[in-house]
Amino acid sequence: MAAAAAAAAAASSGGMSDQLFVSIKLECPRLAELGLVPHVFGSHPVAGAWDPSKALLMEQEEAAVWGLSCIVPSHRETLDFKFLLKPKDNSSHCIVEEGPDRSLICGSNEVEIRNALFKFNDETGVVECKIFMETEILSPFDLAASWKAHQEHLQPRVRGAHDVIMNADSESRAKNGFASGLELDLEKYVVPTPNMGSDVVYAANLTENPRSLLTTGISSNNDTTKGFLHNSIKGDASPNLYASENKGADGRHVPPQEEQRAIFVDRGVGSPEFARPTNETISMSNIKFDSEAKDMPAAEGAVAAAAVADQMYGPKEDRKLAIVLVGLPARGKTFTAAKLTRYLRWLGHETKHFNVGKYRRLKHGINQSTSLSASNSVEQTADFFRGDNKEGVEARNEVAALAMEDMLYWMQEGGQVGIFDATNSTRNRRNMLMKMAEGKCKFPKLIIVPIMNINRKRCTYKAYSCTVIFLETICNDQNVLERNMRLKVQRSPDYAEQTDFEAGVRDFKERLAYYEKVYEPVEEGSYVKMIDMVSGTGGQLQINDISGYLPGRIVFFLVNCHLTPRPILLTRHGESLDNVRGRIGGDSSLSETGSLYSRKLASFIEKRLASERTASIWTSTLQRSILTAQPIIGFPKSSLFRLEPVIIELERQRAPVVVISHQAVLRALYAYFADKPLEELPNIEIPLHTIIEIQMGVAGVQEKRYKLMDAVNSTAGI
Ligand SMILES: Nc1ncnc2c1ncn2[C@@H]1O[C@H](COP(=O)(O)OP(=O)(O)O)[C@@H](O)[C@H]1O
Ligand SMILES: O=P(O)(O)OC[C@H]1O[C@@](CO)(OP(=O)(O)O)[C@@H](O)[C@@H]1O
Repeated sequence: MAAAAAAAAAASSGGMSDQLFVSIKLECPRLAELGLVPHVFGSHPVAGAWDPSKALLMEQEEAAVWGLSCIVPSHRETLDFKFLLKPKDNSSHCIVEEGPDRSLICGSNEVEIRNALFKFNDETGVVECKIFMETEILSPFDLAASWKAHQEHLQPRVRGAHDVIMNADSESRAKNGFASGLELDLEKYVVPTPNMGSDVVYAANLTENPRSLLTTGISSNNDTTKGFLHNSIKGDASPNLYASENKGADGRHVPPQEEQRAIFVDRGVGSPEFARPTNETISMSNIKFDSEAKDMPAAEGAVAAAAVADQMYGPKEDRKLAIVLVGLPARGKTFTAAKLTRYLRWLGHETKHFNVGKYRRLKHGINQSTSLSASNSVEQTADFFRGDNKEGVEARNEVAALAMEDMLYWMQEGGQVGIFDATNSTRNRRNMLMKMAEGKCKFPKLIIVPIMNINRKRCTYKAYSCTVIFLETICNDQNVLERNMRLKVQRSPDYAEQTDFEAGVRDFKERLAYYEKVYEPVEEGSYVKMIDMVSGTGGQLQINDISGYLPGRIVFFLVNCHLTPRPILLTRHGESLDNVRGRIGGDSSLSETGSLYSRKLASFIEKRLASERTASIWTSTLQRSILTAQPIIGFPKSSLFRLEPVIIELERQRAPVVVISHQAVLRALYAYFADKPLEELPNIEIPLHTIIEIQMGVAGVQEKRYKLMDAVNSTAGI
């Protein structure tokens, strides 16, 4: 440990007695073949007091790597030790390494690192093992956190925490300030998040504002609904704010020139080869993403920058895509639609999410158990959704047609992918949508008369080709459904005024039962069925008549999505020597401040992920990221992926992931999670020495930030 960093660590512990954390790794591809397991034994009683039968077992971390970590108190002068090998099936026999004892001098991180040589008297000859050792002086605080994790998860051992404490008696623990009651206080590092909040927003609220209803002024007189919608317009990050749009001669919105063309960004992945399967069933287990692929180019920063530059190339194809969601309520349609929207936007495809519920709420008010006062509103208890409620069915078809009309018009203006989110649970409804998309639909009188203004009547649709794909979400898992229904009642504006939660749940269940009576699963056209994707049994994706580059990518994305909650931690590398010199790029190593950050990061990750069974650490191939990851122990590390597969892979992972990389790359990843438009990407600040925690789970995406160090320049370039 560099002197300044050691001093800083000592200062941070308030001068209390520090401990030496030692991590030992042994690498040898031959051991597994020979059926041998490495151990450590040494002078301290915990290490067997030179008794080979009491040697400490090293844990296998990878095929050819074994590890052991320990805490040595600073008052212990030296600790002598050696490696020995024992056959897997015969622990009484052992081969001790050649050469003198190894010494660990406490209070210093100077350790002799030489390869371990084991001599065999048979044809095996000499087996040589590489030894790696890392040491770190830990403050009592760090140790307390680690000890707590160790205590809570004693069997099995916590990965990332130390395996052995050389004098773990309660007296010395108390003396060093790590009583088991001490709380881990990561919260003290939390700083505000500039973009996403830590609360999840109900996904439907972030969908497109009902343009046709807002421009014609026809909506429910229900104040709550208006308030809700207008608030969401004000606070909506979406660029689709009609109030401030330019109007053409026909009164329609005239988009600025740039908006008229779809923006495509290819981040360097080739088009997946997608055959044209008919009624093909792909089970999740058959579709695999190769997480081991490591043949990625090194210039990941350039890839991210290129994502922005690519926008200048303009559209590569002019085919519009309408993704029409299908499914009973509470099947994750809005959730999936929002996620897909975010992904496609991130890829550079102009995408909008139209939620019919939002239209319905604006036109007819929110769900209430009492009659609404609005003249044109329909009471919306569960009864409103009955399949034989003619008035309800018409009202729902009407708002669905309006939303579809808005979506198609937006496509005509230049939009590329429209995601149409409603139950669309009957064939009749889907036929209506298909006809509209094909430009063949004669709008029912019902819609034209009260809604269309004079300008709209004059409007004609320009012909363009639009592919419709139905995306049906099916869920048969009663536990998942029960949770989903309760989430809906908690979050949906339909129940915002319902004070009795259980009454809300009953009403929603009744609504669902009405839908079930008339529900007709998709059997027509091009479709993707997501079946039980969140049930824990793996799920299935069924596809029919899907072809083309973008639909192929969508399928690939969907097959990798799941709802297992897990954090994704994004951080830049520690400050590099080039950062200090003000140089951008290069491959310099870390400054002293940067290596202090790397140790703090390791300690943070150890605490943050203490209860996780596993996690993975991803770094770039540049040494500043690899060095930043170096002090992190106990979790597998891998370097460099291309950016677009990283998103898919981040979605696919069920365990936590820590990404240590460069500003440009993190900007691009962060833009995905925060749903930031690509043009804002160069301005997203990813400060040094700060961890951005993205929490993925059943409710969506949340963000939390931790700043581990204060007194350093946090704006240095990549
Ligand atoms: N494929 C899926 N199957 C089942 N549940 C899902 C799926 N995807 C997401 N969910 C869960 O369903 C909850 C409710 O989803 P939501 O999108 O509001 O339902 P819907 O739009 O179908 O009424 C989400 O908060 C999420 O936790
Ligand atoms: O008209 P259909 O196709 O049923 O779909 C729209 C309806 O979907 C519903 C069904 O519950 O879901 P949501 O609001 O959750 O998006 C209603 O709000 C909305 O009116």
